[in-house]
Amino acid sequence: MDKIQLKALAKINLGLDVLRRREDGYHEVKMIMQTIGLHDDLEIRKTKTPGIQVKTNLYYLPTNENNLVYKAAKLLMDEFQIQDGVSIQLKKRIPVAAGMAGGSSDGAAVLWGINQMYGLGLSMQALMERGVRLGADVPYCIQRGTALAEGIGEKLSVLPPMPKCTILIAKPGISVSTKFVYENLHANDLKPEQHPDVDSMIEAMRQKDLGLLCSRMGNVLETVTIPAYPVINEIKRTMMDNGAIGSMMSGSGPTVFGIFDSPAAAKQAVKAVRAAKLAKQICLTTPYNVKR
Ligand SMILES: C[C@](O)(CO)[C@H](O)COP(=O)(O)OP(=O)(O)OC[C@H]1O[C@@H](n2ccc(N)nc2=O)[C@H](O)[C@@H]1O
Ligand SMILES: Nc1ncnc2c1ncn2[C@@H]1O[C@H](COP(=O)(O)OP(=O)(O)OP(=O)(O)O)[C@@H](O)[C@H]1O
Repeated sequence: MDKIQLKALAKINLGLDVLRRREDGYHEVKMIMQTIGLHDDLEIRKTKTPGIQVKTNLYYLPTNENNLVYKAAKLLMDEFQIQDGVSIQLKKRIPVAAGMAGGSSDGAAVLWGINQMYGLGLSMQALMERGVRLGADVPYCIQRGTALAEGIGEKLSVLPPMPKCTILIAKPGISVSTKFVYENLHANDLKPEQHPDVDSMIEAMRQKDLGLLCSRMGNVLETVTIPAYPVINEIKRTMMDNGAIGSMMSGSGPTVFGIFDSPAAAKQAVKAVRAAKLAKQICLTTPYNVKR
């Protein structure tokens, strides 16, 4: 196999709680992750010239070792002493620095792709163990689907698939650093009522009750990102005023998602969010469920 084409899917966090800050600065989390249809496109090709070449449609993204696709390719090529070169073409669609694991999913796709192309024979578990070295969200981006993520995000349990719905994604024209948000959370000083009830969300997922699930959604990182960027609340409000069953910030933000029970309802809300001029990137998508 000389080339492979891959889709790197984005995620949203339906629930995000932070339990405590660890000594090493990382945080112990309890999150409900959901893969969505929105994706980047990647193509990996073998080249005669050694080394890793990255090309992307976004001029401001790094194409050197700071790009997660580069890091992912290097990790496996070093370990398995792959002498060929590879060229990676990355077409970004997932908003950048948005709380949607765009870079992590690109890195996950490259780990998966190199494993296939070179017949390395690594299991999904073995890829996930390597993935966590690239970022806390990478193992989940390899597993995909609906999952409970614990530890720093790498301890994963499969959950029942999210009920059918339409998801509206809206990212305001600001970028948020994940590091900034975690550093400003002061996780060990949170009041009990600031923690979302992730267990009751899991119960709602088991009951396949979309309304109940939406009513229980919560993201503790909103306590940091929303005061810094109040536009997030305005987008949430616009979605709720225009038919969303639930609306929340994804990950560390600033992307807001809204859950709708029909494509028609979601399309109405798209018009309202556009008219309010609150978001730079807007798209409609659906949950992506993995057949297991
Ligand atoms: C906000 C989420 O996207 C929710 O899914 C993730 O928790 C972040 O995952 P990620 O971007 O893959 O995280 P990394 O690239 O490993 O780390 C980015 C920054 O977030 C902080 N970080 C990340 C994950 C975690 N459990 N605790 C943290 O404190 C790290 O200290 C680091 O400064
Ligand atoms: N393949 C990539 N795609 C996007 N950004 C990348 C990539 N590789 C490295 N980066 C760098 O990482 C930064 C954050 O990227 P990303 O879009 O993954 O953030 P995020 O959506 O906040 O991720 P998460 O939800 O995992 O916190 C960008 O500012 C960019 O410079």
